[in-house]
Amino acid sequence: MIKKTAMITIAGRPNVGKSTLVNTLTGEKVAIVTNKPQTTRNRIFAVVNREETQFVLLDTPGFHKARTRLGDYMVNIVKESVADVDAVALIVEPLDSVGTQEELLIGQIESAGVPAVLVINKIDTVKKEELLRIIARYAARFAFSAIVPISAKLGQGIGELLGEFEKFAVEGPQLFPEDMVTDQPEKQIIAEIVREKLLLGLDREVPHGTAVEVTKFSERDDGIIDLDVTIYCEKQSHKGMIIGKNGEMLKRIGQQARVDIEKFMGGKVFLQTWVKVKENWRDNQTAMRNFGYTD
Ligand SMILES: Nc1nc2c(ncn2[C@@H]2O[C@H](COP(=O)(O)OP(=O)(O)OP(=O)(O)O)[C@@H](O)[C@H]2O)c(=O)[nH]1
Repeated sequence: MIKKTAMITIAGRPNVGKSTLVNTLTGEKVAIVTNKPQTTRNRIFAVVNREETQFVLLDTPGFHKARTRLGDYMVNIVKESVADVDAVALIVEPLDSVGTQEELLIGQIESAGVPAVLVINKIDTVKKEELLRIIARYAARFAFSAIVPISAKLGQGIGELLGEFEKFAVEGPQLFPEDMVTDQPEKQIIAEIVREKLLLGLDREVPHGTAVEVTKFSERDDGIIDLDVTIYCEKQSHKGMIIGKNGEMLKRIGQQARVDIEKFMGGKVFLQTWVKVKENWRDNQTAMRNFGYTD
């Protein structure tokens, strides 16, 4: 029986492994993971139930300087997410100095007055002595409630981390049903899976200007799900790259996405993909609203 809840914001600069951590914690693919920064655009609630506690995790977009309207939107979400939670988990890389973006996030944590746990990720890449130096460096900068070294990828330190989160749990009713791992609508997750495959398959310049919309979602009597997915890009030349020679790139992206979508939906999926050019959509508020990036 769930008796307590803990709302935790997962913050950190792009690429530190926030999405990997959320996925490791939930054991499900709710947040997308790639090796490229600024993958996560929307806040994703992930829900982890352990014994009597329900952990609700907010996965924020990577913190960075806003350059486009979409960038502004992402930075605002980070600011909001830090203010109204039981605690913040600041995820950092095992580097020997506190970076500018970490300084900014610590500043926001200080002004919001929320407790924070420092999570040093990717400890599989450093030696113990280095780790001790990094811990000392951060401990001198801010009074973190705890400092937990982990490897999100290898699943190390995860139990200890949940143990620390547990300390912020407050008595209260369960916020989400126990079988629910995310509050994101299915369509959104499907679109994010397709975007993940674009990011993995293409040079970084192209996918960062793409948006994905599920334009058809219907279920046949025999349970097969029909999906039409439209990929929007900013330039005609990008459209060519996404489609690829003889349509091979698009075919590969579609195949890889279908495998993950079938896993997520738990059934057979028939996926059709389309590519359209929509110039400068990232600076166009109407287009952004259509893609689900709303305040
Ligand atoms: N060696 C190592 N690599 C990791 C670990 N955790 C994550 N990574 C890698 O770091 C890269 C970034 O991971 P993500 O989870 O996408 O990072 P993120 O912070 O969510 O990135 P944004 O969504 O851009 O903010 C990926 O290539 C991961 O495989 C870890 O514990 N060890």
